[in-house]
Amino acid sequence: MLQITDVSRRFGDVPALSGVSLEIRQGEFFALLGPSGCGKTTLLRILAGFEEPDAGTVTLDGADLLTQAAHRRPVNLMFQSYALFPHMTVAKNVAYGLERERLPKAEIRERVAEVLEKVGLTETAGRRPDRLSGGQRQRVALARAIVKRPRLLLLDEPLSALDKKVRAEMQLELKRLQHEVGITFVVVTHDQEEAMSLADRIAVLNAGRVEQVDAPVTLYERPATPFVAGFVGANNLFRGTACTGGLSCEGLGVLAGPDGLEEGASALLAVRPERVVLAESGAERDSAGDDADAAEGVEAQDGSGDAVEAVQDTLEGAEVVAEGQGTSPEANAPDVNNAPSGAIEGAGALRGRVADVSFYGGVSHVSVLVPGRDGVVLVATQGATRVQVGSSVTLTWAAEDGVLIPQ
Ligand SMILES: Nc1ncnc2c1ncn2[C@@H]1O[C@H](COP(=O)(O)OP(=O)(O)OP(=O)(O)O)[C@@H](O)[C@H]1O
Repeated sequence: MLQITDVSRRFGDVPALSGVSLEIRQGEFFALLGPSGCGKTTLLRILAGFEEPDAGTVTLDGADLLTQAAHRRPVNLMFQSYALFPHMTVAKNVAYGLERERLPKAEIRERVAEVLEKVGLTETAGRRPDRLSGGQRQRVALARAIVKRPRLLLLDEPLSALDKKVRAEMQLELKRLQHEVGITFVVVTHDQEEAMSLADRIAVLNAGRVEQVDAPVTLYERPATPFVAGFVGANNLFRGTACTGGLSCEGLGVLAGPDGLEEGASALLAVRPERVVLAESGAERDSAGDDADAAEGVEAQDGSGDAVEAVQDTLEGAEVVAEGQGTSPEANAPDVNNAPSGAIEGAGALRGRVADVSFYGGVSHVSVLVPGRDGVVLVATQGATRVQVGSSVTLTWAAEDGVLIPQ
């Protein structure tokens, strides 16, 4: 196990790392995720032995790592640039580290052949790096890093040099390989998708501090801090104070969220775009009057009960956009810009007007302008949506789909 305890490092006035503590398990695929400048690389360099912390300890399986010279550590670092020797063949590049250790030639040959097979490069053993694709070069760098059988492999933005398709392939490859060789991998990345898809657990770093350490799904669904909620995935974030039923938000009323925080506590409500249910008010209007009636209907029905259900009942006949029922929005849309607020009183729901619709293959993103809120509310629906820009819509979500984060 890799144990990092209270590690700090300053560069002049800049605290690159402030009291970082992490426990990384043997054989784990661990990601350090954070924006540029948050200290990821500094931590990686400390683990590799290229940098010394001002304070703190690092042990690997109980042994102090910091007192060992870089080249003596059972740790290998795979550089972002791969740093391959251009004049050497693939096999020579991979053998280099073992030759420096003066291992017997036969053993070197055997280990190089074994690792080249693992990364699928047996056929290209005799080629120089400039005759390889980006993905193949990455495999050589990986082969070179694992051939020395380190206990810990550090990877600095390992896939950033690859194009999207190759990157997806290499993600799978990296996971397979890590599983096969059983080495602990610590990957540094600013790309949350990469961290999510690769890692067993992720530490989110912000300004030299660890904000949260969790499995990808937990991190995504239950962000523990405002920073994580904003950084991981596209969350809809609402600021306000905790109250019964969720969050009391100025200009928007009470928004559905879980209980749990002290009443009146300053909080952030995070709602994932795919959790927001979007219904076209226009369709509802066709069957039950205009948009204002819809809001009033909700109030009349249920001012205090299950708000989401109330709105959904009221909107019976309206279609959830994911199911693809279009209407003629322009004709029916109320003038949202002139409405005092996008809140539907007592319903925990919002109404607004569609500002943008983008289709991304498997999902559509609908941006909704809600009066009383700065910026849009983002809604993600499966497949293509038929809702149109300008449509008047109602947005709801279940209380348990919101995450209330103290501020
Ligand atoms: N050798 C150095 N001298 C001075 N400041 C440094 C040095 N190395 C890092 N820093 C500063 O420390 C902070 C953390 O840097 P670090 O490279 O660890 O961040 P990072 O999260 O890896 O960023 P990036 O993703 O851009 O590489 C930054 O503000 C950086 O400017």
